[in-house]
Amino acid sequence: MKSSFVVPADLDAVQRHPKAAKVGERMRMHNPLCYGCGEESAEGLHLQMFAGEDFEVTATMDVAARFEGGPGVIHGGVLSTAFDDVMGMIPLLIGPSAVTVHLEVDYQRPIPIGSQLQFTAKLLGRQRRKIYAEGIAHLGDPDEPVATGHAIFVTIDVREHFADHLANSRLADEYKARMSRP
Ligand SMILES: CCCCCCCCCC(=O)SCCNC(=O)CCNC(=O)[C@H](O)C(C)(C)COP(=O)(O)OP(=O)(O)OC[C@H]1O[C@@H](n2cnc3c(N)ncnc32)[C@H](O)[C@@H]1OP(=O)(O)O
Repeated sequence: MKSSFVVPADLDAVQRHPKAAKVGERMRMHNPLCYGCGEESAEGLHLQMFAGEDFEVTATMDVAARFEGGPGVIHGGVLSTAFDDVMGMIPLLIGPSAVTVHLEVDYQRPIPIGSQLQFTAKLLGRQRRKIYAEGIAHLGDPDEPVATGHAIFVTIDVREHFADHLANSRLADEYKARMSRP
């Protein structure tokens, strides 16, 4: 499906999941091998995510030398990966697992290698399985964003969605065992 980012007017009511991370708590990794937030992803972004008030997530990321695109600045694709993962934490505050179906990034300022990027993402609304999110990235002053992201996530049945792909994971055995538990 090809789509553009438009938040519908007729949104569903949402509640924070009672087991969601508390305000200020580090959000647990959904997969230690995740290229965005996984601690076991050697080349990954190593994003650190924290639950905020209501349906907000904050995150930090050190802009390492391996993320260079143009000379001395971050690669645009790396930044879009970061937005995908940071905004992808929003559904976990509501409850269901969800995957990205649409992602947009507006690049507003160059982001230097060696800087620390900070992200703030928030829920814009939910309609049935679709969860709409917005995020900004900044270098210390949230009123001076260096980039803005928008994304749509669609809720999934995790076991069904990943069933045919578990064997590709370096943690295949662990995931197969986990997914086969009732
Ligand atoms: C698991 C925990 C993850 C934690 C965070 C991770 C952060 C990183 C997230 C990622 O990077 S995920 C990796 C990239 N994404 C994918 O691989 C997803 C690939 N897409 C799919 O597998 C299917 O499109 C999907 C299972 C998500 C949906 O297919 P379905 O057949 O189940 O649903 P359907 O196509 O009927 O769409 C459900 C709703 O979403 C809407 N939709 C689907 N694609 C859309 C799109 N591109 N734009 C807007 N809306 C879209 C669709 O119109 C419909 O809306 P309604 O409820 O109003 O009818």
